[in-house]
Amino acid sequence: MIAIRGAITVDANTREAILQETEALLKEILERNSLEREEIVGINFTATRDLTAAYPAVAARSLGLVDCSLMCFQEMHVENSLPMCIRAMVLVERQTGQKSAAHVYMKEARRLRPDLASGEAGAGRPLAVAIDGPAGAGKSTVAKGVAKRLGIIYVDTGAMYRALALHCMEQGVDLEDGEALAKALDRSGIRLEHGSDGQRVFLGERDVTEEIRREDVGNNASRVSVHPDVREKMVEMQQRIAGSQAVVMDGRDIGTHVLPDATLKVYLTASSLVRAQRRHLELQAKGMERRLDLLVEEIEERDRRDMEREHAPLRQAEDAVLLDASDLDAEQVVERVLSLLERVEA
Ligand SMILES: Nc1ncnc2c1ncn2[C@@H]1O[C@H](COP(=O)(O)OP(=O)(O)O)[C@@H](O)[C@H]1O
Ligand SMILES: Nc1ccn([C@H]2C[C@H](O)[C@@H](COP(=O)(O)OP(=O)(O)O)O2)c(=O)n1
Repeated sequence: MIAIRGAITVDANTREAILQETEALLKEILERNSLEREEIVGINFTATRDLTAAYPAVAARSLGLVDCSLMCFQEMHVENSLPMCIRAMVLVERQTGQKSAAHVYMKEARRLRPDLASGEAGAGRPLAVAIDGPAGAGKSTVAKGVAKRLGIIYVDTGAMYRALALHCMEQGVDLEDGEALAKALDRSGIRLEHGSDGQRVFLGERDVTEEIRREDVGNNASRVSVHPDVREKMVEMQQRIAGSQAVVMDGRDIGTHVLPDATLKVYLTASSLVRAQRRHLELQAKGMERRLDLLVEEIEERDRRDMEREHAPLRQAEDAVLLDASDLDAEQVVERVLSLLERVEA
């Protein structure tokens, strides 16, 4: 069982305002924690004594939360405390541990927990830059550049899914069987090492940093990454890495799931043609010719799979900055990210 906290303020003591803001708060809690409605056991709401026009629980029922138990209380009144505030504690049947809970504080209630409110550089929390986006947008190039300029480590989460794909391909594990893949992940010994030459990826004692870059491994990484059991374990490993040190992390779900409280979130994209052209050049440099139109098709197929999967699909986090790099070179994108970071840290 985990308990997820949230709070939001209301502009007026009216039924409409209370229900509207409660609904916004609950939607954000559901979204940020990827909650299925059936997982919720109960929700306790409190409202400050100045809110009397409606029960917040009504908003939960209208969101389809019909099976869980709901209670509304009046918040204990403390002198000079935040007025017009609705608080919620959502009890969830999950074995993922309390640390996996993403608490949500919105509007004026962000002041209650500046260490948790998304978008604010968390007090005492290591710096975290999250870069998400589709294949070939330039995430790893830019993340590496930013990490180098900041003197912190770069964590390529795609490499972890690639390493799992390689391990399973070699061990003959069925790539459609989520349970078998999760077991294989436990046995795989996937490990990241961060040295002066960047990230190196290991399966046990074997360094697979170069091998996982193969095209077939990349496509199979996209296939293994659709399974929730696999993602849950990967996210835990990634959160552990970012919990103790400053990171630039790139992937598909960093801003939305892995680091919901990242200091800065960037959603980096470029048109599928530009991304295919980059891939074309990359392959040419390795002496391999591929038809551009086929590369466009492959990239669009991968986008579809990453964006349409049920669990933690690729999408822009609400508080992420959209950066379209179609007409920017890599150095320009690094500069943009650094200046965005300066702004959020100011
Ligand atoms: N802004 C950019 N302009 C031109 N080429 C870029 C840019 N960013 C990355 N590249 C090149 O595009 C290719 C794919 O970039 P990469 O960082 O591997 O993308 P991703 O990690 O998003 O899949 C690489 O060959 C890289 O050198
Ligand atoms: N955080 C992540 C990182 C990668 N994945 C999946 C989706 C991608 O298709 C594969 C491979 O990721 P990777 O970033 O190495 O792929 P590209 O370099 O962008 O081609 O893994 C993911 O689901 N979540």
